[in-house]
Amino acid sequence: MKNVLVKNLYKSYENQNIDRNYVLDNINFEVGDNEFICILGKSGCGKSTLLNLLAGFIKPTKGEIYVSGKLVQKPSAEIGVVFQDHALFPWYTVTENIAFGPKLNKDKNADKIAIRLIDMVGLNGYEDHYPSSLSGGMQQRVGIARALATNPKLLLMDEPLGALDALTREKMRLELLKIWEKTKKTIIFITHSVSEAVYLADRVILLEEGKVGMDVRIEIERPRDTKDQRFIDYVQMFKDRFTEQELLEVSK
Ligand SMILES: Nc1ncnc2c1ncn2[C@@H]1O[C@H](COP(=O)(O)OP(=O)(O)OP(=O)(O)O)[C@@H](O)[C@H]1O
Repeated sequence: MKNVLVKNLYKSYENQNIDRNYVLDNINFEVGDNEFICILGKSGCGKSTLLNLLAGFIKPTKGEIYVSGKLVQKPSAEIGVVFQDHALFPWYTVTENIAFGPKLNKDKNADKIAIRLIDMVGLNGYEDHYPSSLSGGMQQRVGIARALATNPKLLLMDEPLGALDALTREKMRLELLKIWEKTKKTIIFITHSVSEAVYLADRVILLEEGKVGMDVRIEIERPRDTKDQRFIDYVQMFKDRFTEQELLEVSK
């Protein structure tokens, strides 16, 4: 089943300072139910713009986005978003942060949902902690649990692991795959790391100067071994699309 449809999508900003007409220039792709998609690209190629459009935070210049058959026109509880900087409420505990969305929806089971998600993301024992007393990795788990709490059909993630140290980042990749397998959500995950994209995704969509440069299915079973020759070949195939200077950014 198709979950996301992006059709003839264009975006330009009033004060954009780039030498192309559109920040996003005729983007087309579909995402199936339960698919894990990584959007890969160098800085400035339009990744965050695409995510903001998918989330309904901004409007396209031309074209349409459908999620579960519905035209995206504004943010909705059906689309969960996880940001790099967590955007947690500092004055709320872990439980209160996660229960916030369901409570807003007047869901009587809000606390039960929070307890179940705390268990799923492995934060048992931290229910009453405030975000400031948690590590970056733990805060990101809260961010993921909070985005899942309203049971969205689509989970959007904007460089969610970008602010973590290398070791925590690797651990969180594994955790994220486990959460995805348990919840069977459709995920669109933005990254500028080639190896992260090849490690996580069913399909990698490479954005180049506001266009879809490549749309490639990663045919390696999980868990993936970064030393597997097939893994190395996929990584090389994407890296070949970047200049020496750009490689410094996408190799992280
Ligand atoms: N609100 C805005 N007004 C004007 N120009 C913008 C605005 N938002 C983004 N842009 C421009 O659009 C282009 C794409 O930006 P975007 O943030 O989508 O790229 P990105 O691939 O996410 O980059 P990064 O990885 O650095 O975050 C950039 O040239 C940026 O300067």
